[in-house]
Amino acid sequence: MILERLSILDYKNIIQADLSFSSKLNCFLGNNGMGKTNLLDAIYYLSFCKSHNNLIDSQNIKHDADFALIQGYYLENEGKVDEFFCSLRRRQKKQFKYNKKEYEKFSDHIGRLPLVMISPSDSELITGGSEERRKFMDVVLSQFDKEYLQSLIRYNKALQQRNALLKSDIQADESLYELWEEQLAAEGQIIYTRRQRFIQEFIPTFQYYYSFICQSNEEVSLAYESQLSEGSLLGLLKQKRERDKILGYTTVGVHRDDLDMRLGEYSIKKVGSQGQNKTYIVAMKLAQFDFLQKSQQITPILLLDDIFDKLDSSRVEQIVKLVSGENFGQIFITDTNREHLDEILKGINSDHHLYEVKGGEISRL
Ligand SMILES: Nc1ncnc2c1ncn2[C@@H]1O[C@H](COP(=O)(O)OP(=O)(O)OP(=O)(O)O)[C@@H](O)[C@H]1O
Repeated sequence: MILERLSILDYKNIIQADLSFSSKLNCFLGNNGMGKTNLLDAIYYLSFCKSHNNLIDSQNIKHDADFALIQGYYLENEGKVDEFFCSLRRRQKKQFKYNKKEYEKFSDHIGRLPLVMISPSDSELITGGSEERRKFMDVVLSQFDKEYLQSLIRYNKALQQRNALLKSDIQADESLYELWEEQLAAEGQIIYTRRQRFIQEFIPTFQYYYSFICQSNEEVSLAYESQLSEGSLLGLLKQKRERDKILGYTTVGVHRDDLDMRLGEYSIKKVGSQGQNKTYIVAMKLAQFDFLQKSQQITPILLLDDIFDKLDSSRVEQIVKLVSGENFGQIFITDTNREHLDEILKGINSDHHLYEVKGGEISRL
């Protein structure tokens, strides 16, 4: 998957940009707050129909503008170029088009333009609550598994309905609980099985990348934790129903799943240094890349937003070695430091473009 051309109008601080990209490496250089992340975010938007930091859409439109446009031309397999177009308007539903035809549901688009982004906010995977780690699994799985995405949507709807009953002042009929619990159990089982299978396949690749980057004998592990491993969700929901009524929310289900992330035998959240945490995240994201590529037979686009901060030069060198290899396709990198980028470019023989980002304007160097 190659993004050949990108046009942006009034997306965050980018007033206007018309860019043609290298099919391998595109570097964006600029000081803090200049718009480098915003540019990557526009590319992210075309893959996920939403911003990476999940802002509400009106916040993605330039402050004094009425609408924002993002348009991308992608070279898919067999030399076919497809156009993807997105327009955001204040107080209106956004439009998303594929070759000029509007999507009925945004979920139909997810997975068409596979992409992995590594950004500073990923540190939340370690430091944040369990919802961050579930989101990680959901983003990976939903990109290639439509059934998973549909199950997740139905599960969340059923969960909302059960929670509404639990919170209601009027005592609901028990048969209504049964209805939503059966749906939660059916969809929850699908989600549980696929998350479990995914993590099992994911672990060896993740560990391989971690060791490759750190070049020492630091050991890392990752384990999927779910209440469903204790028994059927239907049984658990019934068992906890009275307690849930007191609390006013559903205390069992795949919406409570987590990942146990370890460095040696300890939780990485407690013992990891900044560089070790970063290495852990980068290894997870590269394994995500690998997994997507194998499942879809398409090489995803890779966005690296300021990822070299906090890493020692040997780890940076190893990451550059990895991503410049043949397994990886088109890459977009941002950095504040020209020397840093020059160092990266030195290790790369293939075609590359270097851009400067200044006050939301992007120019080729
Ligand atoms: N809707 C918007 N309208 C106008 N400007 C915006 C909007 N949203 C964000 N910005 C501006 O975009 C700038 C941030 O840009 P961005 O995050 O892309 O910076 P960056 O170049 O990646 O910086 P850093 O190196 O610090 O990560 C901020 O100055 C912010 O005020």
